[in-house]
Formats: sequence, C-alpha cells, structure tokens
Amino acid sequence: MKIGIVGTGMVGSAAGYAMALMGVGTQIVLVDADAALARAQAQDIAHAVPFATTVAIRAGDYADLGDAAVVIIAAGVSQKPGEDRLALLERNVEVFRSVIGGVMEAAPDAILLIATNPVDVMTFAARQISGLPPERVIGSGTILDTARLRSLLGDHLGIAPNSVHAYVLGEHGDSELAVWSSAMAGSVPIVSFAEQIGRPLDQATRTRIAEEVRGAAYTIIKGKGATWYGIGAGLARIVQSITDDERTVLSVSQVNVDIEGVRDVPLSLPRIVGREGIIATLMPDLDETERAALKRSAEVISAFSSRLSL
Ligand SMILES: NC(=O)C1=CN([C@@H]2O[C@H](COP(=O)(O)OP(=O)(O)OC[C@H]3O[C@@H](n4cnc5c(N)ncnc54)[C@H](O)[C@@H]3O)[C@@H](O)[C@H]2O)C=CC1
Ligand SMILES: CC(=O)C(=O)O
Repeated sequence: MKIGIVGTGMVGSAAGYAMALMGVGTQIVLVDADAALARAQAQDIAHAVPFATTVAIRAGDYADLGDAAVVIIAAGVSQKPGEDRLALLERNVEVFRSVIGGVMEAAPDAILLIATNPVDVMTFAARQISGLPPERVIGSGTILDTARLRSLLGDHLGIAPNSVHAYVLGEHGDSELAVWSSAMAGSVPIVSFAEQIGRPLDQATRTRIAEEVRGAAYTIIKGKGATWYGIGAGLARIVQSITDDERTVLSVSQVNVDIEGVRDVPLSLPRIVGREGIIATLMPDLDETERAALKRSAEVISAFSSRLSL
C-alpha cells in the first residue's frame, strides 16, 4: 500500500522514518517544494530500512502520489519559540491552497492526514479545499497530547503508559482539555488506582500534569527549535490503523457537525480509525467542568475556522 508525505521537514521525515521502522505501508513517497530535501530525506531513511523492514521509500512529485491510500500533509511553517500554533494560520492556509489541489489531482481517493499547525483549523481548510467527506480528512489533533498525558501519568503511577487509558480532547493547542472523569489505569478509575498504590492524583497534581502536557511543545521548541519524534510516531500509528483496518480508538481531529452548540467545528474526540478513515466518533461521559472546557475549546477554534474564506 502506498503512503504519501507532502512536506518532508522535521515532521514529515520523522513520520516517514517511523513508518519505515514500523513497517507501515509498502511504499512511501516523499514530496516537498524543496525537491533536493525530499531526495536527501528519502535516501537517509532508506538506509535505515535494512535494519528493520522492507518498506520502499523514495522522493517524487505529486504525480507519484497516484493510488496512495493515505497522504500525510506536513508542509508549511512551524512555531518559533514563544509563538502559538494559531499564529501560523494565514501562512499555512496559503501553502494548503496549492498542496491540497496537487494531492487531490493525483490521488483523489486518498485519505488526507493533516499534521500542519494549527492542525484543527488546517483540517477544516483541507476539507473545504478538497471537498472530501469529513471522515476522510483526519487531523492528527490531540493524538500527541494524549501520548504526552499517558507518558506523564505512566511516570507518576509507575506503570506502562499503554496501561493508561486517558485522553486529551478539544484543540491541539492552548484550549485543550485533559479528561480526568473517565480516565482509567488498567480497568480501575485512575484516581482510585493512584490512591491504592500510594501515588495520589490530587487536584494540584492533575493540574500540574495537564499544564505540562499543554506546555510540552513550547518547552521542546525552546530547547531544540521544533518537535518531531512524538508526532512522527503518532502519524505512523494513525496510518497503521488505516492501512491495517485496525479500528483502533485514537484521539484525532475531524470537522464535527455540532459540539455543545458550536457548529462545523474541527476538534479531537476519541474516534474509531480504519480503512475508510474515521468510522465512528465517541463522546465520553464528561463532568460539568469538562463539558464547559470542551465548549470553550470549540469556540476558540471556531473563531478561526468560521472566518476562513477558501
Ligand atoms: N500536529 C502536530 O502535533 C504537530 C504539528 N507540527 C507542524 O507541522 C508543520 C511542519 O513542521 P516541521 O516539519 O517542523 O517544519 P519544517 O520547516 O521542518 O518542514 C516544513 C516543510 O514544508 C515544506 N513546504 C513548505 N511549503 C510547501 C509547499 N507549498 N509544498 C510542498 N512543501 C512545502 C518546506 O519545504 C519544508 O521542508 C508545522 O506547521 C508544525 O507546526 C509540528 C509538530 C507537531
Ligand atoms: C509543535 C506542536 O504542535 C507540538 O509539538 O505539539
């Protein structure tokens, strides 16, 4: 199965590398406005493949995306230290005008997987420009924030992060919310689990962990200029769920008909992801504070997506 990646900077190349090592898809095609960069990334990643899998990876142009099952879009500008994701919107919408058209012409049946920030609003823009149904335009959304939350909770509780079943929902950005009311460790509600093993998750600890998740991108960008490994693995995981028709539940972004009275808003909820894209969306049981936070997040995103003229 062919997978395309448009935008082969830090994020696109990290996704290609993760897919090559995980054996996701059989062919990966890298496309970038900087063709020499795409060629160099493809060569470098190809040299890792003999240690792991048999995935074929090469650089190409839009025409080479024909028959791709999924095309990841990671083209555009990224945040400078201190800048928030929404500040990138106008510049990246301009990039999407040409990129989405190029992909649709070559691979009209592909599922689009959007990574470019601000990822929720860019998912909305990609859906408008492509005309594809919402279940075939997936934003990586809070898959990365959810991984960050699970990693921090795993550390706090002294358990494997994949035994933590907790989600960050809403915007992939400053208005995101960590959902505590339905979070579990194993099959035990997480606050009770924490008490039972003597590592309590009191309100102050929960606030600290949620803030660390919210601030992770800022901290990493300050330290090394950009983030790429976490999102690269997250994108590979989403593609794997599509190509293998896994139907894994992932927190990803899609344009929703209505969230707490806010219409046509792109944001993340837990969704079943398989061969046809997003197969179903689940609304977790939220407490009153969480519902209000989800509504606030929807309003923040909608203030940007509803004024886009595409
Ligand atoms: N969704 C998420 O969780 C995350 C999203 N990001 C976002 O991903 C995007 C990419 O970030 P990086 O890879 O670090 O940036 P980068 O600058 O390393 O790479 C961007 C690439 O896009 C290419 N590009 C620009 N315009 C293009 C066009 N019209 N056609 C084809 N290629 C084009 C550039 O040549 C460059 O190689 C940013 O918007 C960043 O904020 C970054 C980390 C996490
Ligand atoms: C840059 C970004 O969106 C992140 O690392 O969360």
